Amino acid sequence: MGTPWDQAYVIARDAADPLPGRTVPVEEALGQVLAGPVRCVRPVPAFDNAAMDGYAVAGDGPWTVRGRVLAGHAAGVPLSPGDAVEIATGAPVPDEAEAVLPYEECTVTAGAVHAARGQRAHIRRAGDALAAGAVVVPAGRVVTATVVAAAVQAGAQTVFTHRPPTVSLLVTGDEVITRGVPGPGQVRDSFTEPVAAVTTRAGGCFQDSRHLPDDPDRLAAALAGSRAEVIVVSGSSSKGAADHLHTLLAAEKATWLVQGVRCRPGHPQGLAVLPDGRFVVSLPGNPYAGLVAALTLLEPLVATLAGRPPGPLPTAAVTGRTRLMPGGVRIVPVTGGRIAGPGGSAGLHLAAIADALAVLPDTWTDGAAAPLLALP
Ligand SMILES: Nc1nc2c(c(=O)[nH]1)N[C@H]1C(S)=C(S)[C@@H](COP(=O)(O)OP(=O)(O)OC[C@H]3O[C@@H](n4cnc5c(N)ncnc54)[C@H](O)[C@@H]3O)O[C@H]1N2
Ligand code: MOO
Repeated sequence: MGTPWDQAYVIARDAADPLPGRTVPVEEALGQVLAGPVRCVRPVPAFDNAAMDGYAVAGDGPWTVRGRVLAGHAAGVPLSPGDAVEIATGAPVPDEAEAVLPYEECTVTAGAVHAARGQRAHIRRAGDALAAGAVVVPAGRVVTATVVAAAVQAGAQTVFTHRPPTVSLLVTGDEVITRGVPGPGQVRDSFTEPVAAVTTRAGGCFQDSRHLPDDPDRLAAALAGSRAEVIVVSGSSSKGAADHLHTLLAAEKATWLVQGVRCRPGHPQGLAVLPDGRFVVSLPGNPYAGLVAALTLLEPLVATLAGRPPGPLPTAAVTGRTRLMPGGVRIVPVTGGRIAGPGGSAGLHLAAIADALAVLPDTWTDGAAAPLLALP
């Protein structure tokens, strides 16, 4: 029963278009995806400058030293043939200078520089690295710290990025507490941190985590009131007397894109879209199963909305033994390519020390390659 795991992943990835682009200050764009290229506003470098500390010279030597130019200061006196200025790396070279002679190649006696001119001029000309108008970083790239640095170097104050999708988590369960040590029959919420981390990693904006009792009216009000583009609901995914999500989504005329996935654990997970376009990702309450579901449905959905649909998953050889799921996949924590243990659907301890989760089809044999999901 349910959608094959690899299809479910692709359905979530293809469920939406990236959110529209808008212009934001470059410093605020970290982690967002470029919806248009960053263009060079100001050539790089912006002015002719010295590539070495030494003397900028005009004509043939020996050269008479006429002054000194430091970085951040004007180029100073015009040079005639036979003139030099002492110059610092990054300082603007006088227009007439033909070369910068590094200190190491010069001897200075009585205010005159003596050196043999080498092949290299040691002058970085304006636009040598990048001309004004050139593409600094193409559309589709994630704005990393290096992208920010390259953009500001090229004079860009703003960038055009996809708006990051907003994600809100509704943690359901009378037995769930969000702080402190659980009392009898209680469990401590294990969803907020992984869901927030998966959202951020995929390029989304995690807004909040709200705890709700197993009350259909409270869940209905929270679903109706949420303005997030993606609402994640933990628990309430199954068929128990306190599991209200499916009934509520039917009443709201939501459309299921994925309703159950052929995997263990995590089979009761789902992805639905409300008539107004908001997505609902349903995570099974068992914490390891919920983590599997967050990586199966939430991450590809958020990544696509953010403008960075995931490519094929990496694969690696997986060794060890486990019980496979006939007609579906078994998803197990692996450490150094080895299955970390028998696992289960609740405990997170093996995932906590694993490198990744491996997705094992029912045809998998010890040592065969399998797709890997990165852990948050
Ligand atoms: N008749 C059936 N019963 C169940 C089925 C089924 O197919 N038929 N599937 C089982 C599987 S598999 C799973 S997984 C769970 C999913 O149940 P729910 O999503 O409705 O979740 P709950 O029943 O509320 O809780 C299950 C389990 O997880 C604990 N939990 C819940 N939320 C949290 C949280 N935020 N942090 C930590 N732990 C949490 C909860 O206390 C329960 O122990 O259904 C099976 N049943
Ligand atoms: O899908 Mo359940 O997730 O096996 O505990």
